[in-house]
Amino acid sequence: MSTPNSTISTARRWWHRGSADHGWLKTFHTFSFASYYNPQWMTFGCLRVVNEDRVAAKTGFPTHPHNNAEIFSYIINGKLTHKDSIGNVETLQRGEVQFTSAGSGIRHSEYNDHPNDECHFLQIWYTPRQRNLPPKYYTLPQVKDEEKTNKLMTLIRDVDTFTPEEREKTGLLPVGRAIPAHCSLTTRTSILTPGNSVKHILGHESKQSAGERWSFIHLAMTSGYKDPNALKKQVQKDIAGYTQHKDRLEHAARYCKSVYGVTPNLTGDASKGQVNKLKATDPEKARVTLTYAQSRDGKIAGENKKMLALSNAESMIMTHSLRILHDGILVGVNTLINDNPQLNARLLNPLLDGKEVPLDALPRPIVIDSKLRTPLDCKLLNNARQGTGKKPLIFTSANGEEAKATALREAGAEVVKVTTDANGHLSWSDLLTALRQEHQIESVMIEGGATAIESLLAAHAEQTLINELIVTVAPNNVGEKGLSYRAPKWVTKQTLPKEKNANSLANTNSLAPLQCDPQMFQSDVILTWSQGKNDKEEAQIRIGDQLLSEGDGVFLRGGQVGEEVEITNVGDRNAEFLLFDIEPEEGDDY
Ligand SMILES: NC(=O)C1=CN([C@@H]2O[C@H](COP(=O)(O)OP(=O)(O)OC[C@H]3O[C@@H](n4cnc5c(N)ncnc54)[C@H](O)[C@@H]3O)[C@@H](O)[C@H]2O)C=CC1
Ligand SMILES: Nc1nc(O)c(N)c(N[C@@H]2O[C@H](COP(=O)(O)O)[C@@H](O)[C@H]2O)n1
Repeated sequence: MSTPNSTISTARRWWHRGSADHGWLKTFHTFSFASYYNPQWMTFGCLRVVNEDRVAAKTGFPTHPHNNAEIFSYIINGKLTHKDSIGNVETLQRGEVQFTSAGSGIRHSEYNDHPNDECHFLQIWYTPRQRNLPPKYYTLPQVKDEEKTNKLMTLIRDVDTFTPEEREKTGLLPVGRAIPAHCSLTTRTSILTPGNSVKHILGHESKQSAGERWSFIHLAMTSGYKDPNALKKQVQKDIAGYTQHKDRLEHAARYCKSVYGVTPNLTGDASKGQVNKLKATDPEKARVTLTYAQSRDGKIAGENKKMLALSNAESMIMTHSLRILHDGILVGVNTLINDNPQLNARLLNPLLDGKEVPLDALPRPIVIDSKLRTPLDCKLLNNARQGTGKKPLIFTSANGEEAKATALREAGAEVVKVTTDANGHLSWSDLLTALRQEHQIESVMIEGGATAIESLLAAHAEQTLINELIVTVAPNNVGEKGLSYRAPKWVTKQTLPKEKNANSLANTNSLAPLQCDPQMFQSDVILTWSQGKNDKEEAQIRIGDQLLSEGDGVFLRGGQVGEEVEITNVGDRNAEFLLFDIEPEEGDDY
């Protein structure tokens, strides 16, 4: 369990925060600050400011006043010189924390004296419960990365949890001593290495013994500055759409990279073995992307299962790009009979070098066909015979259908018998194992139809089988007669209008929404969920069902003192974060 059951989590995405680039200062604001004002984001309990700043060399914040705020700087990189009106002058570096309780009033400056390097730091403000306290200044001795690696280190806690002698000590604190703050808030930090987790107990080192406790976790942007304006421009272009085929290919490739960390081959010269394919993440089973297109009202086909062109031209190119990343592509036999699909990547042609997608890059078609109803003249078999598609693999439970199996084999298919349960359902787990172990399929893209989607999502509730779920949501409604599918709540709450959410499968085993960057393909929205273990160029952590990328934060409410919050590094890079554990105050409403 990574967050308490009662937890309500709200992500604060990096691109959605207030931000400014003043040249000398690049800054992000979690809450309203300076010229960024959004009444939705004002405070979280006594947490008032969470800014992530990069100050250029030889610049800084000139002397300015503060009062009735507790302010601290957590240095990530570079150096920052602090000077104040109570006589403190100090240059801070990575691993150091400086805390000012401004009380009745101080003036200070923060300056980056370095000739070349920028200073990257987090600046946090709390609102103290008492006003006009005497101003105080504290510094933590430098903490080496190792001391907070894969464990939580408390930096700051409520002054009421300190002894009277400890409260008197200001300036440089003894090693291991946290800083006292005049609010019921504990601040902790950690650097998580890939694959590792830490658990925080709500109310840790606080005076609060029972009741609700909030927390906010912010993942620092340690892999470099992410430019929100560049992203905004990109999203505007993505929404406007691309007219050139080359631009559409590149957009699709960017999307694939953002999901898998792998770019599909967009030239035709990659020979066998050089084609970029997704590797299995489990030694036993094929890796799975479940993907389909639906209307806004949750339909994947029209009346009488009529195939509909739901995706627009650009998201279709994205779908074909996904196809060439996978070794196999699977559909249920009704889809085959109904749509007579080719399941190839023809929409990518011509590729960037003018060539066509080579046969080696195409996924192998896989059909689940319990009663061997695959038509002998379907396009999949025709393509295989003509050498423009790979040999289809048909999984069946049909008994006594030897003549049909032989005919299909003669028509160019490989027919494999599998066992099914009393309802005629095959085991997805066994199928994925067979694909990996017996057919060298490391990755499979499952497109539908409704029966296949529903049964796979239901099986995933019991055992993690799906690595990525990618749903293209078209902006139109199909109406009640269209073909729908049932899905668990973690899917329907994002794919269906609110009033239709009720019709969802129970599901305990979810994937995390991968919504770190908005993905628009003109008028289509692409929703992506992932196990999150992808080769990303930045750190990623998972907290409950939230996946955070660098610069993102998550607000958690509804947990109780003593309950556990687990933070897991699901990426390939070290993840450095701050955690704020807060007592909600009377009347706090968020
Ligand atoms: N919008 C989209 O992205 C897509 C839409 N579709 C639509 O879906 C419709 C077809 O959907 P359905 O009728 O639900 O059929 P389906 O395509 O899921 O095929 C059902 C058949 O596949 C086999 N099958 C599927 N799951 C099985 C399981 N777990 N165990 C054993 N056998 C299994 C059985 O033979 C079953 O009769 C078509 O209208 C098609 O256009 C299909 C794929 C994608
Ligand atoms: N991504 C997507 N968007 C739509 O609007 C669709 N109708 C589908 N359908 C799937 O694609 C198959 C057709 O494939 P080919 O074009 O013949 O290669 C169809 O059978 C569905 O699986 N997908």
